[in-house]
Amino acid sequence: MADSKTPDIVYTKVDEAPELASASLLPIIQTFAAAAGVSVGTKDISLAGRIISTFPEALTEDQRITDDLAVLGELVKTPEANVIKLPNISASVPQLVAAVKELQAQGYALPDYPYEPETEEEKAVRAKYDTIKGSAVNPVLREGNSDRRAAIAVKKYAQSNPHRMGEWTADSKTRVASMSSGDFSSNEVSATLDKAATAKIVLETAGGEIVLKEGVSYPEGTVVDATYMSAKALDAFLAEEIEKTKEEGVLFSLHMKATMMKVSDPIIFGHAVKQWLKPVFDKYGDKMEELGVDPNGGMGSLLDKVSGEPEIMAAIEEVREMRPPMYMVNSDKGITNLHVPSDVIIDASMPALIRDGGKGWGPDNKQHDTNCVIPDNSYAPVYDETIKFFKKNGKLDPATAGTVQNIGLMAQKAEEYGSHPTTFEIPEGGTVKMILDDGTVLHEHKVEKGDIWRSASARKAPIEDWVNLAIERQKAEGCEAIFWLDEDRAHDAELIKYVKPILEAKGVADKFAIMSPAKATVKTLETITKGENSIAITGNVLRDYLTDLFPILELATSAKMLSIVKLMNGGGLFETGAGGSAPKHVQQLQEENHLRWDSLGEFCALGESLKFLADARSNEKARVLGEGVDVATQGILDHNRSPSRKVGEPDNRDSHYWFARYWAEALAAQSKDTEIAAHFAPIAKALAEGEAAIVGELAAAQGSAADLGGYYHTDPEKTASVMRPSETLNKIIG
Ligand SMILES: NC(=O)C1=CN([C@@H]2O[C@H](COP(=O)(O)OP(=O)(O)OC[C@H]3O[C@@H](n4cnc5c(N)ncnc54)[C@H](OP(=O)(O)O)[C@@H]3O)[C@@H](O)[C@H]2O)C=CC1
Ligand SMILES: O=C(O)CCC(=O)C(=O)O
Ligand SMILES: [Mg+2]
Repeated sequence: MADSKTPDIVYTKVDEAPELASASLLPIIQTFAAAAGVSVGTKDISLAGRIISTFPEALTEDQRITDDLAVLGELVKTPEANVIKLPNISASVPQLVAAVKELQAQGYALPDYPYEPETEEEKAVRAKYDTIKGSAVNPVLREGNSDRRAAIAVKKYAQSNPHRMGEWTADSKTRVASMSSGDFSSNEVSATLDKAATAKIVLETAGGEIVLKEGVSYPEGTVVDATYMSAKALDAFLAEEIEKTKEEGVLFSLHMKATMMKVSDPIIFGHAVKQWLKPVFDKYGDKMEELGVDPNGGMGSLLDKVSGEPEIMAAIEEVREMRPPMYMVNSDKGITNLHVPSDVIIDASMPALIRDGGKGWGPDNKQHDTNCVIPDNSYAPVYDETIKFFKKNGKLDPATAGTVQNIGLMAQKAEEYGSHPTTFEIPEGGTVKMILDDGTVLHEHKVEKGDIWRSASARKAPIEDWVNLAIERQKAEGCEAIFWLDEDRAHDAELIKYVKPILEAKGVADKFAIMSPAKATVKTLETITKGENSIAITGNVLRDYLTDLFPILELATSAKMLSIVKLMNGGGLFETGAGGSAPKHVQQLQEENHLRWDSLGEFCALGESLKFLADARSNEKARVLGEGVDVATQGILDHNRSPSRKVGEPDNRDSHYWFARYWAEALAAQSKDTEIAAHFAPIAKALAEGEAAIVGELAAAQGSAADLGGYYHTDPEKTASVMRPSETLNKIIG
């Protein structure tokens, strides 16, 4: 049971742009929901909140806060759960360290992040910080599988207002490079457990056995994989691609998911930093280690650490001159792809590059063809095929393209995204064995020092739930539906053993195809090019990748997606959009007080959450409110009330005014509930009469720098005054 203090709807407190948007939108939601007796409260899952709640012993009584993530982690396992989840930061080490510094400066006596913990105390601090790092929130809350799609109104809007797409030409030199051997894809083995088991993972070396992990327990029917990436193969591949990029005269770029793959991918990123600066590491490696350089943290912190060493700085400059130009995150500020591991995140970065006709930004602040290096070949073929498709057929036309929905296997830390506790950088050569409690050696690999070994798993109940969710969705849509599974891949072959019998038992096998990700990509692109729709039924990683890729091509952004997590124990988790927390938007707000964040994802999630509440609690007033949200969202689209990108034009705050107004008007106009209609009629009237004043007050706020009192831990009052600058609107909302 949820505790008695849990509000009817939990709206998460997060970071960056969506949190700023909440400062304006949440008061509107709370006021409106109260009219249906629905309470909307917050739980703090922000990076700063997570840090503060993890170190109570270091803080004063009034600085301490509860561990809301733990509370939510329990709530999502109950049928009462109704959570609106906004995107939060999945912190890389540089982001975590920056957040700790900011909090320390605000008077929080937090321990420094120990880069190389030595004492027991430092190790304990580091272990605590490690729980906050990377994608530490989503896997806890996602106790269900994923259903992401564009609402019909949103798709129709995109078709009648198509966004600009970059041109694709047959002679584009943009391509995807990925490893042909020695990677996770080539080394994967997989097995389904016929009984519950507990495993230990050991490394047998010449000097004896090293226990990497013990007591990993799996229920019966779990699909357990193991694989590794060879460090030598990775280095050879990176060195070769750096050279090839130079010969081809394109930009070098590296795309990975250091946030969700928080153990493996920062290490791979570190290999890229070391290969890029190889001559420098060869000559000054020991000195740099003494200076505390951590290549996995990126070039930004590396440069900071060596800035007082003119010889090393000169060597770095020399290497830069012989390297190809690099793909830039911000060419004005000299921030490259290798600056921090969290700037270029594959799910968003690859689609944006593809939308722009295969062009990335170079150091000269111009767009160029790009070599997109994606070391592991498991999912790289999706981008490779997409790029080849557009080179051959030209860009997609958003005015006529059909849509791709996604049903993603996600629950209970499914697959690679749940693998960080069982991922290891191998300390010395030997054999890794995964041994079950009955003595069975489930998997084994010969490995060398530095290889990255990992085991991922997917449980039976979530797999079955996922297949059933796919069947329901296909029935509702009646369109093409493809399981993106490769019968020649070890893990996928095990999943197919679950999928086929369920489809057959339900008599729907003829409605579904099963295709490798490469083939499914081509088929799906052909389908949407014809204006037809497709459902991509995928594992967890492709859930993430495809729910940015197709929305970014079809709608320009994944922020407008409907993103529902049907919790396996009956509750509802409504994610807002399919994208992230848009750091660039915060920068713009701080510089010129314009927030271009689009809250359409929040609007879509709110409508679903209220209707879910109506069903779960038989609250018909909540249904009326939810239906009103749908009308308001339609109004935002019909009247082009979404935020503009440029200062001086309507922004996020204006869109919230219009949302409130359309919502109030819809509630006043409906006849299902006369009490609600009577309550909202004067509010609708006041909002309409106040239009000129409100729009004027919002416009007047823009143009100069805005002070939020922090970045990771903003000052609530300062934020409210920035985000709610219209006195007229504030009076009406109360
Ligand atoms: N569910 C979650 O909790 C997720 C969290 N993240 C986290 O978010 C952070 C940033 O990730 P990143 O990969 O850069 O992806 P983002 O989705 O935050 O940003 C990519 C770009 O997408 C556009 N965009 C995204 N959301 C909106 C919106 N609501 N309105 C308008 N435009 C939008 C912006 O483009 P433009 O700049 O052109 O306006 C933005 O710069 C990271 O810390 C990451 O870990 C990422 C994905 C999901
Ligand atoms: O949890 C994260 O770090 C990112 C999640 C994400 O990108 C997604 O779910 O689409
Ligand atoms: Mg994503």
